[in-house]
Amino acid sequence: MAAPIAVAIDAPEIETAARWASAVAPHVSTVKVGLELYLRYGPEVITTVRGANKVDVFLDLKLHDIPATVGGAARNMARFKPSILTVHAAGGRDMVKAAVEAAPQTQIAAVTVLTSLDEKALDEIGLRGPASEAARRLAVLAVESGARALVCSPWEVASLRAEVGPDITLITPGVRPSGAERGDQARVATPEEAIEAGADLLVIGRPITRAADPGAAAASIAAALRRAQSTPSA
Ligand SMILES: O=C(O)c1cc(=O)[nH]c(=O)n1[C@@H]1O[C@H](COP(=O)(O)O)[C@@H](O)[C@H]1O
Repeated sequence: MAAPIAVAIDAPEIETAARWASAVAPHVSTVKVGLELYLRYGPEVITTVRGANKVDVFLDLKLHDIPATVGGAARNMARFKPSILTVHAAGGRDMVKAAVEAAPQTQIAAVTVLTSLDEKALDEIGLRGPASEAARRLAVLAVESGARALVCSPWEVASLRAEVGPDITLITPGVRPSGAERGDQARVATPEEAIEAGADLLVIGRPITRAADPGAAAASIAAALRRAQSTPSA
């Protein structure tokens, strides 16, 4: 079975994205298209990445606007049948609800607190922390508004799981195999730690796409996850 990984194919060019998608597709469940590619190529990038690959396409546009605008955008994006579409929970109850109602066949995932933000950054933007508490508040708001999936850092997975229960899909970026560069991510953990904490889907970009052989990097993380999942936790 393909590993529960969404590879973030954040590339400047569609040709590179297509190459990365075919290299990783045999090993992972999902490929994630984000703003870098979508803003340049539009829906064409979804078709290209899907291509002959047996993978779900996760469309990460992090919509954040008034409810009517987000509802309209989600309705338009649902036509391309992404498995997941992201919105910012911080857009508020009515905005999340508008997205959920406009795209009933798509899983709307509400982003809680970006994994690139640390406590100092939260303080600067005026979001009452700590990050774990802000993520909890936004998660509850999003689920009460109809979202069935949440995006959070691996640090918050266990507490959000306890808060929202087993039926909500928890998606975690900020995943770094040990020794990998953290880059602009602040709240990070290894793939094994994220899965053991209870994440359903790990978003991993640069540790895979910037490896000399992205296919081999995806296969190796997928194997590590299988080992972690088959080892009973202490
Ligand atoms: O919604 C996301 O996917 C997302 C939310 C978040 O809080 N942090 C975050 O990094 N992401 C996305 O996850 C991916 C992480 O990529 P890497 O840092 O290269 O592994 C990027 O495509 C980000 O846009």
